[in-house]
Amino acid sequence: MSVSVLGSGAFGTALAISLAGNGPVTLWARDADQARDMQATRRNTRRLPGADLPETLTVTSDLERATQADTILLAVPMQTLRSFVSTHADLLRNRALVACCKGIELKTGQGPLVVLHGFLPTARTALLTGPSFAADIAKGLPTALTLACRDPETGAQLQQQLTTKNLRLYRTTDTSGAEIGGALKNVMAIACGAVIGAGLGDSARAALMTRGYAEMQRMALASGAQADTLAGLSGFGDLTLTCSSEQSRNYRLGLAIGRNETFDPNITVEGAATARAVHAEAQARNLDMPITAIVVALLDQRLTIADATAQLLARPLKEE
Ligand SMILES: NC(=O)C1=CN([C@@H]2O[C@H](COP(=O)(O)OP(=O)(O)OC[C@H]3O[C@@H](n4cnc5c(N)ncnc54)[C@H](OP(=O)(O)O)[C@@H]3O)[C@@H](O)[C@H]2O)C=CC1
Ligand SMILES: O=C(CO)COP(=O)(O)O
Repeated sequence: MSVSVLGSGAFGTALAISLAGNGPVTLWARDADQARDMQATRRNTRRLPGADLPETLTVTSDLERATQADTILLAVPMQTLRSFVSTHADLLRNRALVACCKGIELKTGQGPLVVLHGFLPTARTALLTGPSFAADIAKGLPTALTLACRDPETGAQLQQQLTTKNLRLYRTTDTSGAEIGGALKNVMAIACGAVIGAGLGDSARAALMTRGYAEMQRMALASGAQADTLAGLSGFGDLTLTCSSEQSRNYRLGLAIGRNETFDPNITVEGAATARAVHAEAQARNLDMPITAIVVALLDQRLTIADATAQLLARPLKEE
C-alpha cells in the first residue's frame, strides 16, 4: 500500500521522513520551485530546517502523481482544508484520507473530518493527532499518536500502515473526541503562554491547564464524544506537551501576548482561529468556557492580562 503526504510544511515533511523508513513516500509541495529545491537538496530549509530527506522520499508539485497513492495524508492548515479538498475532490476519491491538521473551521465550527466528509461522503477518512513536534519526529525521536477512524477495520489498517520505527499509533473510533482534543489544546496553549509570558508563574499555568482541560471535556461531552478520549494522547497528552514547550507556536504566540511583543502573522498558529470558532460554538450551545473566551479577548486586544486574571479569579466559587 502506497502513501503520499500533501502539504510540505513542518508536519507533512516530518511525517513523510518517518514514513519513508517503511518504503517509498511521495511528498507534495504546492510550490513547484520549492518542490524542485527539496528534491535536489534533500532539505526543507523553509519549513523544517536541519532535517535530511531520505532517498525513499520523492518531492513533487504534481498533484495527479501524488494522489496515485492508496493512502493520502492531508497536512495543510485547518483553515485551508476546505478550499483544498473542494478544489481537488476528484483526485481524492477512492483513497484513504488521513487529516493531519488540528483545529476547528472558523466559518462553520466544523472539525477536519466533518469538512472532508462534506465533499467526499463515501471516502474512508481518519485523523492523525496527538503530542508530536515535527522536529522531534524528523529526528527519529519516539512519538505516540492517536489514529481516529470511525470504521474500525479501516482504522486498524491505517494503524498498521502508518506506524513507523519512531511513531507508535494508538487507535480510537471516537473521531469527535480526537478532533476536539487536538483543536482545543492549542487554545489552552495560547492561554498558558500568556500566563508564563506575563510572569504569573507555574502554579497559574497548572491551574489553567487543569481548568482548560475541564473546558475541553465540556465541549467534547456536549458534542457526543467520550471523556476517555480526552484523557488520551489527543487530549491530555497534547495539552501537556503544547502548554509546556516553547517548541509550540501556539504557546509562543501566548508568550508574545504576555510579554506585549509582536508575533509574526505568517507563522501557522491554529489556536487563534479555533479559539474564535469554539467561543462562538460555546455561546450558541450555552457552554461555560471562560478560558476560551479570555483567549479570544486577548487576541482581539480587548482585555489586558491583568484584567483577564482578575476576571478569572472573580468568577463565582464552585465545586471542582
Ligand atoms: N508543526 C508541528 O509540529 C505539528 C503540526 N501539526 C498540524 O499540522 C498542520 C500543518 O501544520 P505545519 O505543517 O506545522 O504548518 P506549516 O506552516 O509548517 O506548513 C503549512 C503547509 O501548508 C501549506 N499550505 C498552506 N495553505 C495551503 C493551501 N491553501 N493549499 C495547499 N497547501 C497549503 C503550506 O505551503 P507553503 O509552504 O507553500 O506556504 C505549507 O506547506 C496544522 O494543523 C498543525 O496544527 C500537528 C502536529 C505537529
Ligand atoms: O500540535 C503540535 C504538537 O502536538 C504542534 O504545536 P504548535 O502548532 O503549537 O507548534
